[in-house]
Amino acid sequence: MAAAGTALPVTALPVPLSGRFKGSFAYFTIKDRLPQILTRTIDTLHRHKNEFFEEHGEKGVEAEKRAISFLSKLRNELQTDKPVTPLEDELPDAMLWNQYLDYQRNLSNGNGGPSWFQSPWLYVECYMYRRIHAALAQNPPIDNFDVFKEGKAQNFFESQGAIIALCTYFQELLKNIKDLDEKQLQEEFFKLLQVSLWGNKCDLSFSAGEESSQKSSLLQCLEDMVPFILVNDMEKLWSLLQNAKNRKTDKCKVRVDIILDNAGFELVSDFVLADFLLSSKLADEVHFRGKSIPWYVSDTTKNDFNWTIKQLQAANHMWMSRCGINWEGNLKKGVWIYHDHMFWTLPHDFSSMAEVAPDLYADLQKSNLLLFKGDLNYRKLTGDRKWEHTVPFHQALNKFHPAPLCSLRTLKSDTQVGLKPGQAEQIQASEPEWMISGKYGVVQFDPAL
Ligand SMILES: O=P(O)(O)OC[C@@]1(O)O[C@H](CO)[C@@H](O)[C@@H]1O
Ligand SMILES: [Mn+2]
Repeated sequence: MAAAGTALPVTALPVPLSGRFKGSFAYFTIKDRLPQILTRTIDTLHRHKNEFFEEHGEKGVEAEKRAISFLSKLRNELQTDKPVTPLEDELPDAMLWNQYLDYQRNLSNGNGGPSWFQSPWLYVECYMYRRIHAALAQNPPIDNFDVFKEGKAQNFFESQGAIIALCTYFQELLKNIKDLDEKQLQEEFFKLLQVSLWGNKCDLSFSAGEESSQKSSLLQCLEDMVPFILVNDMEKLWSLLQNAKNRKTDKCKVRVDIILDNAGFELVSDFVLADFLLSSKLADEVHFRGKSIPWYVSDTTKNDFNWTIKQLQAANHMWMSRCGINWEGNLKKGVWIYHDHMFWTLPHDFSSMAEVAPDLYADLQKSNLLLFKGDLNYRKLTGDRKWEHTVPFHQALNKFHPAPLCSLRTLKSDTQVGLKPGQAEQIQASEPEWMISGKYGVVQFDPAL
């Protein structure tokens, strides 16, 4: 990995969202939601005290106390708008984080340096999750404990009904997928894309860790929800995949990458979409990109990825378990590949990927289509800035064009580009919360030309 991006054309870009804009969503997130998440994290550690003792004896309890005091200090720094401090751990990404802090310090040009409310929201929010990770990682023997694991598992179990409905629907579909004509295949593709899109409503950092599971089967409501898709490029995705299939030779495989977001129902909906791509022969390989450390409460790590497939396999429901068995098989056959990379949990937006993580950028360039799931990925795609809503998506990507890409995102933070003139104003008039309610979504494509 190379040094943090210092050569960004900052002047041409709108300002980043930030807690310094009082009353903005960023401001309320930093003021209310982030401290709540820290408090819940501390509670979780408290609740596991006995478990730490049983597993590791006194050493486990001492480590828990140290982690809690580190987190309490962090919460205090945040709530009193203290300057952001360099990381003091020796984890592999610490140097990049500290270089990024220097970069932010240079940008603030002596205006007091970056602090929690004065810096870009994206930066300080990512920084909080990195410090939560440090609180555990620096404190063996509890260094592998994922404080968010319980919440992710709970989301999965509470979404059981919706998961069963989706797995059942999908296994029925597989039975006669070979007999479907192109139009019918396209319809099914659109359905499963939409399930994966609306699956993104269920994230846990948005609800500050409170339950956010998928209670009902989404499949029945898809049609009613179409008007809430503000940018709908599903047809473009279909054309791209059709063209790739038609041009395919034996040597060149069609590859789709899914840059994952949340574990729980959303992850299952991504698996179903990925299975459909293979079963319909629209793609030959699916690469999944997860987080290498616990992130934004509900984001998928390698453990969550494997755990979910194991849970499905072991489920007491025929179609759920069939899905789990097939998906494990896909991993074994090497047609599904899981990757993580440190870049996904750095504070950088994606426009600096080519510079900061050239290996990852080069790998993504080999894909036919990149599907970016969720709100945080959208923020990182567009740099989390105060864009005019009519600015083209391509422009907001700010030269991040490794391959054709598409964002599947429900709106949970106040940035949105690529809308038609007047579209934002019209929704704003009746629904001032449209950008943060999770009620609206986009399937927004960029061909990467
Ligand atoms: O990426 P996701 O899971 O869709 O959403 C993450 C999220 O809940 O976290 C931030 C709020 O703290 C917002 O960017 C967004 O609403
Ligand atoms: Mn998430």
